[in-house]
Amino acid sequence: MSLTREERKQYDRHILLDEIGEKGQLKLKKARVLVIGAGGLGCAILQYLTAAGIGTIGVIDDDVIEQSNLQRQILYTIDDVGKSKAATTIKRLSRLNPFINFHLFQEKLNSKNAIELFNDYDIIVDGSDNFPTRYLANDAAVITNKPLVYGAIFKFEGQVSVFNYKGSATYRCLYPTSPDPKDSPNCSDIGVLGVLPGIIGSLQANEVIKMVCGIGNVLSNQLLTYNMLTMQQMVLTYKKNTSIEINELNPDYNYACGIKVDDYGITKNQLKALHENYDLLDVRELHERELHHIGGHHIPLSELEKRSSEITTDRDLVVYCKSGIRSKKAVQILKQIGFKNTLFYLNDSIF
Ligand SMILES: Nc1ncnc2c1ncn2[C@@H]1O[C@H](COP(=O)(O)OP(=O)(O)OP(=O)(O)O)[C@@H](O)[C@H]1O
Repeated sequence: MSLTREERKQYDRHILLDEIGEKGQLKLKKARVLVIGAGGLGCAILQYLTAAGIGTIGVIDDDVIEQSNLQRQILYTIDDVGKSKAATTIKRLSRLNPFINFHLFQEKLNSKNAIELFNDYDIIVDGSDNFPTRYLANDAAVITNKPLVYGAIFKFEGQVSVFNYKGSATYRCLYPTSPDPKDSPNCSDIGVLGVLPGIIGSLQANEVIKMVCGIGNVLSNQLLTYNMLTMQQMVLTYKKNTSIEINELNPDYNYACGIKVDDYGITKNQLKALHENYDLLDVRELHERELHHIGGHHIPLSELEKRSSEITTDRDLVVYCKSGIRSKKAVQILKQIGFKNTLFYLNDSIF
């Protein structure tokens, strides 16, 4: 394998670097990298890996673009709302760099597909936003013996690390158990500074480039934390826990992380199956409802207890919010108050 004339032109500023040169650029061309998630982190990771000339890039994400993603998911435009993230990413990035071979996976990474997928790549990069996927990616990376580049963001703070690099510590060494789901809200419930995933995702791409070219120090056994408000960075060291053994995947990472999909959580599709034989309750804030709603009565979660008498239904009640967290809480509150009708909450996005 060699670089074509056009590729040499495209990557000239890399080739000029003694640390990369034509040899390093060829390594980048030969590299195969899988990116989980094409959201906030994924957009930055994918943009820089594509620009850097990673020869084969897999993108796995089953989600569609929402207008509220545009504040940070910079590969997308307003015309893309409703379209597949993974497919749109690849379409856009093929224009940035026509020399890349993209693999499209419009599905969720899960216990059934992870091992086969990971086997086909050299490095895995996690741009997902949830604990079940992080533990799944970690375990699959250990089983398939691939380095995993981790990134996570929360409001104004981010973290980066590289797991399982030449036998280094893994996510389970750093975080042996997942937090209680009620203590780990996501961006759609608490917000996130738009620039943050751009920075953390770029740092993740940087780790990939270093590993492929064999330059610099890889962030293995180290966790970099970044605070956007104070601009303080720290690099914390952690050790491999040799007592942790990972030999097979857990069949249900949601359950393992305490996310119990009980009878009362339903999806948008299951809602359709109720054939409108229910009343709806929206527990989001007024400004969210004004932007978009799917009907029903409106009581923000914070006012639910004192205004519960407004809910006079004796039909089934389906409660909804943005992502299922507030509506789940609302169902618990209504049960405690003594509501006897069947209560459901919508556990996926209403958009
Ligand atoms: N198991 C998984 N397999 C594939 N993609 C995943 C998986 N888990 C999460 N993702 C994807 O990772 C991305 C994370 O993006 P981000 O953190 O910006 O959140 P979002 O879901 O796009 O936005 P918001 O939380 O504001 O609605 C999403 O596109 C999501 O679909």
